[in-house]
Amino acid sequence: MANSNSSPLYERLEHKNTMHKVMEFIILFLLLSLLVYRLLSFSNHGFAWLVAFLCELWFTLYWVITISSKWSFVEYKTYPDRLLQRVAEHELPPVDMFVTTADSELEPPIITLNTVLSLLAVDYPTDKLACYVSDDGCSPLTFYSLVEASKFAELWVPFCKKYNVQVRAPFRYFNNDAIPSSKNSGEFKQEWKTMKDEYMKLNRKIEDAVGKSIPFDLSEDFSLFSNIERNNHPTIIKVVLDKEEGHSNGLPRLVYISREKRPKHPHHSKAGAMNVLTRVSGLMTNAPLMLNVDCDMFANNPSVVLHAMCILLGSNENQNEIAFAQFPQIFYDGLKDDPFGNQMAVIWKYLGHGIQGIQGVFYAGTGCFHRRQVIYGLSPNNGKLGNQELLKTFGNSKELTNSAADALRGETKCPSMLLKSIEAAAYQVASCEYEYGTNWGRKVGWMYGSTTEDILTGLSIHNRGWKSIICTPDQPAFLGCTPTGGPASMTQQKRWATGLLEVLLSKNCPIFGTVFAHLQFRQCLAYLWIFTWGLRSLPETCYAALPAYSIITNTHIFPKTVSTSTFNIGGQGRRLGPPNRKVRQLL
Ligand SMILES: O=c1ccn([C@@H]2O[C@H](COP(=O)(O)OP(=O)(O)O[C@H]3O[C@H](CO)[C@@H](O)[C@H](O)[C@H]3O)[C@@H](O)[C@H]2O)c(=O)[nH]1
Ligand SMILES: [Mn+2]
Repeated sequence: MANSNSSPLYERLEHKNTMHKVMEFIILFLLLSLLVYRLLSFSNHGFAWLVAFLCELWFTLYWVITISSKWSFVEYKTYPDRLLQRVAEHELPPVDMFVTTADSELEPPIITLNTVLSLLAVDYPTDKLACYVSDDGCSPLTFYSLVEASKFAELWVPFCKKYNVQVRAPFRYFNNDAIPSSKNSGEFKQEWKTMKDEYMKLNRKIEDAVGKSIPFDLSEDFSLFSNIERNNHPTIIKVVLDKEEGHSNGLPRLVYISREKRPKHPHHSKAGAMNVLTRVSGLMTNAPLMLNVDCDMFANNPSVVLHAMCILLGSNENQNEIAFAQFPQIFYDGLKDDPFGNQMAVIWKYLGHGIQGIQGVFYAGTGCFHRRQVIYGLSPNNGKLGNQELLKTFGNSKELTNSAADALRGETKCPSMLLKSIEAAAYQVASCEYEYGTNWGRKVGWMYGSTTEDILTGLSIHNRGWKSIICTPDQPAFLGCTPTGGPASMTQQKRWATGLLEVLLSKNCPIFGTVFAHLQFRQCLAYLWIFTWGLRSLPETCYAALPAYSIITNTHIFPKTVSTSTFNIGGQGRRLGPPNRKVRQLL
């Protein structure tokens, strides 16, 4: 048996997919033949023929980019057991976990708190974990839910660990009324029932609080939320669970942050929130690794951090080139056969693993572990920043520049959260004026300039020459919700399409990344594939409209042979146009 100390923490499996490739080339050949045929018979046809040619030219180019992006299919298999045998618990690196929420009506706090609970309960040393929740809605309800969740966590986390519960978001775990049959000891049954009752109580408390204007005692903490407007309020930072206070009972730290917002200052949506989380966590825990999830995406696999560590600690020579480990976005309760394509199965399964053989998967905004150094603008084999440069880059907080310098040097000093100076500095870096004159959103942190800040941030990382890895454990790492069709789906897709086009038509266009930076050519093609995703609708709509146009204008866009069999009724069998007089009589 192989010694697990020398066995790699992950394996890179290359798939040849020969049959797929043959099929893809046959399709390419057919597309090219069609283009040649169109060109050769151009002189005999008019406008419809030209439009058909242009659409097919686009489809062919798109197909070439698709083949290139899917070509080098690579899969990574991770071995958390080996990691635990090789690295002592106290040597594992700390991880800061970020959860973003923005609207307590659209994103119900019960969902957010389930995500937080699932993260607090992951299998990883709790003193190495800190969870930061950003609330862009500045909602007392969200804060209240977190406080209540932190009390429930004191029961829930030990229960999950004791019985090795696999799904640690209680709303999913208790989805089914039946007690899991595999563990039916009397003690387990008893504790399961207690836990379910406690969760139901928590649920009811949150439900009772929803819709009440002032649902809480105006105790000191909640009074901060009185008389504030969502888009016009000072920063609120509250440490909900902390080691030093002695009531955390072996739980990770938990911090609530609602950054300052003022109508005259741009807030940069999620990217702005992520940058505030990065800075505040930099002051409080400064973990070298950062996980971020949307509030509606819970950890579905308790070993998720260990899986990510296998990739990021790695054992291969090039592990230092890996900037982030991305887990696929998978959604629960989807429609059967996914008729609207919400699960994005093609993107994740084929494209995601395909570009893995180039520079690596795109950053998808959620379910991703980043190295703090990379987010701080480091390039592989980068030089060091001077003090002046640090100030210009990270802003005027001395505490933050010091902690950023530590992070860039690869040192992790974990300051105590309760220090008053740190609290003051945290308020400073969360203020809406802090970023002026700094590189936040331009060279460091989450990038500004697109509503799809995720893909833009990932691109800026790949531009610097970093690689990334898609990690797909058998039990999906994260599960989220997604609109299942209808207007909500369309609004979301319109936002994505707009955001992607914003990047394509800006100075961040990946073509510049290939010419002037370190983005590999085929990785650039893969980015073009995704950035032109919204544009695809134009040729597709035109092409779909062409048969109707041909019928109306009595032209045709397909070879004559098709019409012979279809329209022989009139005896002419010449073209695919409106039925002639004889046919009309017959009809
Ligand atoms: O001003 C804002 C707006 C949004 N969010 C949060 O950002 C996340 C994503 O926003 P959402 O409106 O849910 O967008 P989706 O289209 O569902 O999200 C996908 O697309 C986004 C943009 O590409 C990515 O950031 C997400 O990670 C990805 O899941 C959610 O947690 C929000 O709470 C904020 O924190 N502040
Ligand atoms: Mn969402």
